[in-house]
Amino acid sequence: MSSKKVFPAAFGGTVKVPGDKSISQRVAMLASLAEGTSKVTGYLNGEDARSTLAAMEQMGAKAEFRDDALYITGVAGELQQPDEPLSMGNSGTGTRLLAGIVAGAGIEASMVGDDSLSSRPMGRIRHPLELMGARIGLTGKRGTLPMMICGGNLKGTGYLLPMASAQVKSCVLLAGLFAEGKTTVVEPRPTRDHTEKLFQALDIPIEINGLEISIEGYGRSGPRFKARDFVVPGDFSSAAFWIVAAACRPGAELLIDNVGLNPRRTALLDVMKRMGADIEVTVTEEKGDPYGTIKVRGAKLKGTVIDGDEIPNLIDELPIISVAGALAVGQTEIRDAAELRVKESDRIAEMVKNLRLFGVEVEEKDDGMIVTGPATLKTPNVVIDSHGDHRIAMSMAVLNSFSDGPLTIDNVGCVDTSYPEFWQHMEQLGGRVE
Ligand SMILES: O=C(O)C1=C[C@@H](OP(=O)(O)O)[C@@H](O)[C@H](O)C1
Ligand SMILES: C=C(OP(=O)(O)O)C(=O)O
Repeated sequence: MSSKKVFPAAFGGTVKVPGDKSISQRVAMLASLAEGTSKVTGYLNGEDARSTLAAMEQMGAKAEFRDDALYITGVAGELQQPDEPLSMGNSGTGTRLLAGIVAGAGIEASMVGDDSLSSRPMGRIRHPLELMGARIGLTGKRGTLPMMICGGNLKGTGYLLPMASAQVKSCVLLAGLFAEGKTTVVEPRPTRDHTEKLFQALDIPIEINGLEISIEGYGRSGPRFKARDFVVPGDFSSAAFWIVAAACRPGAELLIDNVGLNPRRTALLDVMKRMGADIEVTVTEEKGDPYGTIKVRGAKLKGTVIDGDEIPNLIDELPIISVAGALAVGQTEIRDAAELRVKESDRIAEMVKNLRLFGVEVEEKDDGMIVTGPATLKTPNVVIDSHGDHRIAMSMAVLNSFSDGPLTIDNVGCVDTSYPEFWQHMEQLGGRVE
């Protein structure tokens, strides 16, 4: 098991984070379904994006990395049945979105994952896919992987999402590509819309009316759309660690280059501004999924409330936001975020436990937590375990930069799922890592 020792440090300078994980995986799936070859620049070289791409190759797509770009040649709507189970590693996004495609494609496939992924709920995609006519077997203990999918001949449906989840929304829309007739999903709150934006870029017939999204299916012969070139911007969720690290330190200055700025992903910036940080955003590309630069100047922050519609638009940033809460003056309250309990780990329980080890006052709630700051952080004399959750590992590394001694974090291999360059970037920005 790999570990890292991180030391207190002030971070500053310029950083370019690796490609967006959500967009990379969607591009891998859609380029693999297209007719022709797509050139993809900025594809994330992380484990989640690699396992999704490998699964598409198992079903007939061809992928090649050449001259800093990824070239994907698609199957023109006709996926091949894989000989082996699709090995989805740690990726909830890969598993849930691909389940929609496999169910639509009329092939049989099984999906397996690592221990963390094998504990995450999959009933949430089984239900709508079965309504559309697929058969889904979940042979794990409680509606979990391994999953067996037997699809084909899907019928369009109307589906009211029981939770705000871009993964479930995208799963249904991707299955809807192959269905007879129209598929409509209605979201309880707006979630990231990368799937919709990519459908639009590929001229796939999609209609968006507020929280209601419809797609006219291509039917059992499978979707027909042409390959195109894609540019994947840097991952805002990876940038979030440096944004918080700089925002919480008065005098710190940090610039993040070429990072995704989709408004359904960047609610952290609103939170940081409300807490008192000085943040300047420059959009350099507005079309499709926008991107640009973010400049952060640190300040003494004050607590805030984060709940309601804001939650899905910063869901993966909540562990690092709880770190900001520990450093800010007063209470930071996170509510309506029960979904955090079914991520790569129970992120509420893990962050509450870890913050308390550093002497932070924090109250656990079913759907979030209340953190009272500012804490004088004391590095505990214990090793912290990430429990296989990349966002917990990176949040703890940033938290310890504000503390008083070195911290060892165990089980940090998971960081490679989304941000393999994280430790190197930490050193580049002034940190010390052993
Ligand atoms: O659609 C996506 O790419 C994602 C959606 C979110 O999950 P949920 O849909 O489960 O909220 C998020 O937490 C995950 O990291 C990526
Ligand atoms: C929850 C996450 O990813 P996924 O659901 O794709 O495993 C994440 O990256 O924080």
